Amino acid sequence: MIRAGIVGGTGYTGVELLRILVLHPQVEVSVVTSRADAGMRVDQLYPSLRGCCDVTFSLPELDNLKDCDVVFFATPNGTAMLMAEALLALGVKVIDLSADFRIKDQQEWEKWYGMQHNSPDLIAEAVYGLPEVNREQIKQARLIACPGCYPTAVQLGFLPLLEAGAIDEQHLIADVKSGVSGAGRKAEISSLMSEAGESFKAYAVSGHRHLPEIRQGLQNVARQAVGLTFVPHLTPMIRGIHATLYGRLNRKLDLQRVFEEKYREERFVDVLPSGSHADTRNVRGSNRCQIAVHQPQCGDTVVILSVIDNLVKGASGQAVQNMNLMFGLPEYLSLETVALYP
Ligand SMILES: NC(=O)C1=CN([C@@H]2O[C@H](COP(=O)(O)OP(=O)(O)OC[C@H]3O[C@@H](n4cnc5c(N)ncnc54)[C@H](OP(=O)(O)O)[C@@H]3O)[C@@H](O)[C@H]2O)C=CC1
Ligand SMILES: CC(=O)N[C@@H](CCC(=O)OP(=O)(O)O)C(=O)O
Repeated sequence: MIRAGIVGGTGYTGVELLRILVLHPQVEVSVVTSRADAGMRVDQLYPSLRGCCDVTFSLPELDNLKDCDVVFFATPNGTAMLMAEALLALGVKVIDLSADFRIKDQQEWEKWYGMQHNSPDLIAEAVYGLPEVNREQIKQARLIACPGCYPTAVQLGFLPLLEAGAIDEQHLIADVKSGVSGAGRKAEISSLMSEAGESFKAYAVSGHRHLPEIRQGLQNVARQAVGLTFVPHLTPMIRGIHATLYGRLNRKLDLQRVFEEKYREERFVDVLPSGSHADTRNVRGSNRCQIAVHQPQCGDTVVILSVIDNLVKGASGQAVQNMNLMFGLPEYLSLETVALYP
């Protein structure tokens, strides 16, 4: 059995990791940390886990984590980079759900995240954990930087067309909506029902920290600089990301076929039939990304609709997908859940 530790087990991605890992046939969740709730049983805070998680929250200290085979960091940015090196030195694999190791350019990371990087030597080693792009490197990795939720939905939507060289890579537009769980479980006025409910707004139009991450991923595939306008929005739903992506086609091609061929072998990317409209509720609770491709009025603009559950394919499900690959297990173990409906 793989002994797994979760640092930050009380947050939304932490409890989502628990939901997936307690049913994983090859994993024993041995350590779950919380500073605020250390000493409390996990199933006391989350009664949904009664009968399947006999663990008490402990403090996020090296001594508590050193016997794990893998440690997931479901913590705010700037936390994993403080402990990753010591864990790796002990032979513990690290899967970081935060942004600490996602961006290869250290200065760019420091600019967007507003802090100094504490572990710059590990940035180059970290493998960006988008299995549909980096599967082979993930299998060999000790340290995984899981993609952000917005970046997962946007990259999976644009990749087939960039790979095919079929769109003007200088003028990509990503108009993306997120549910409020994307902001985490911590108390914040903007996440209150009376603030976020019955309302809909864009934010960070002048620049969101996922912009450099998405650009880096798209550039790696396009093999040249890309121009991207990314506008995130907050919608009054709990889970879900809906990305509406726009690009200018540079030639005629069978779009549906390009997407179907690209993702034919991918268990967690589902290209919907031509003419479909992707809907976040059809991926809620599942590790799937569903994609629909449109070419309105047969013009030269392609519109791609890409939906995920931000807490599953956008975070914890993708993290477990990475773990399965790192440990040589079938990629889909414990991830074959069908979406909750309605
Ligand atoms: N929510 C989402 O949809 C997504 C989130 N992510 C990323 O995943 C990470 C976790 O997000 P989320 O679950 O939403 O966050 P939450 O705010 O819901 O939870 C954060 C968790 O981290 C713990 N924590 C906070 N500070 C520290 C610290 N300094 N050291 C150790 N533990 C700490 C908290 O517990 P305690 O304070 O008790 O220790 C808590 O358990 C973030 O980096 C986020 O950006 C990525 C993709 C999607
Ligand atoms: C709705 C909402 O607030 N979403 C978050 C992003 C989600 C996320 O977790 O981003 P990282 O993993 O990169 O930190 C935000 O815009 O800050």
